[in-house]
Amino acid sequence: MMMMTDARKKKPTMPSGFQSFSPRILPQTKRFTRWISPLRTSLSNTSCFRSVPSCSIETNQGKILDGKAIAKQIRKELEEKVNALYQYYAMRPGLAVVLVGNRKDSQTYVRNKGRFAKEVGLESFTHHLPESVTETSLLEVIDKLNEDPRVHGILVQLPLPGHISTEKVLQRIDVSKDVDGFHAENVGRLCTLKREPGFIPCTPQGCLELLDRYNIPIQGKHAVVLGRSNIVGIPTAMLLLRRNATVQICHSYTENLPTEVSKADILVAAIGKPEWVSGNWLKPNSVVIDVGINAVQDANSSRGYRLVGDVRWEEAYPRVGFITPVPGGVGPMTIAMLLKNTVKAFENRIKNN
Ligand SMILES: Nc1nc(=O)c2c([nH]1)NC[C@@H]1CN(c3ccc(C(=O)N[C@@H](CCC(=O)O)C(=O)O)cc3)C=[N+]21
Repeated sequence: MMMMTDARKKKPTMPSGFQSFSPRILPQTKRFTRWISPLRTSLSNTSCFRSVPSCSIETNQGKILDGKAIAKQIRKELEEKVNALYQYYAMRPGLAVVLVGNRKDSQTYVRNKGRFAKEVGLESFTHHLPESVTETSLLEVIDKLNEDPRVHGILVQLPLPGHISTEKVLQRIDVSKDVDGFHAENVGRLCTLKREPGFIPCTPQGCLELLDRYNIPIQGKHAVVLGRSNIVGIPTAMLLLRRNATVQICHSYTENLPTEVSKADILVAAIGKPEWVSGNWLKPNSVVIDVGINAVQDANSSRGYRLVGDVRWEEAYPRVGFITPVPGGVGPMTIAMLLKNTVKAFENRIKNN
């Protein structure tokens, strides 16, 4: 609340769009003091995390890293920023999402992205192309979006159908609109230390943001990343490395996986295999970020399936210091970071004009 009052006071002289958003250290509130104690207890025995993780917004208590609640908070912060930018520039950041084909999961994600974009006051443009679209036509759509001044961020939903070169498509997106951070220039920036990163991929950025919002220390910790995808594993490892963690990437050829996992103070599971990681592999009191969002059949669910992570929740929860749930963990953070990147793209455009 204090932060909000401050921001309002400064508004007449400078739109809050120019101030860095994302206050890391939030003012103490009554709510904060009321429930910090369980966190303090849960981590005081944690040898590898000496400083006390905390978070001052209303989140699930205990050991859960509540991505859903943090993402909501971030959207609120973005909404305030977008409103301030609109007051000043009479323009809104625009996000274009390109969807090819009819994959059910992709359609759901794209719908959510559009819904949340509108919620924070962004312009949202969705281009739904048939599965049979040619690579040339898709590239033409991207060229148009690259030139469209209302569009500040472009996301091409992956995976693309097999007849289209993902690489060609991603490289065609204007680097300044590449809010997914998949263009080679943005990848190169992220992977070169001491170079300012451009756009950081949304899921990895969401994982780090979650750790930061709970004040979980990263420097010097042993971080194990399970999975080496270009979208999650590699960029997450790079982000952790940039924050001075000791980083280890494990993959399908890794020998003695349980032993490797047991070294992790911070484990990021991004292998996309339902409930692959057993609880007894985990270092006691470690922090687990479960990126997996796997649909498994469930006759008791109205959808016919339920979502599970890469980690066996029931076994892991009693053992860990902190863990992200699935759903409600990394997923909502991914979308929040997409919105954040789009606002950043808009601000960059303004600065460079
Ligand atoms: N160019 C591109 N960029 C992406 O960022 C991208 C992509 N392609 N292709 C697919 C993956 C997947 N992804 C998700 C985002 C949010 C949730 C999410 O919010 N999940 C909810 C549950 C949603 C539900 O109930 O179905 C949750 O975890 O709580 C999930 C998955 C982004 N992806």
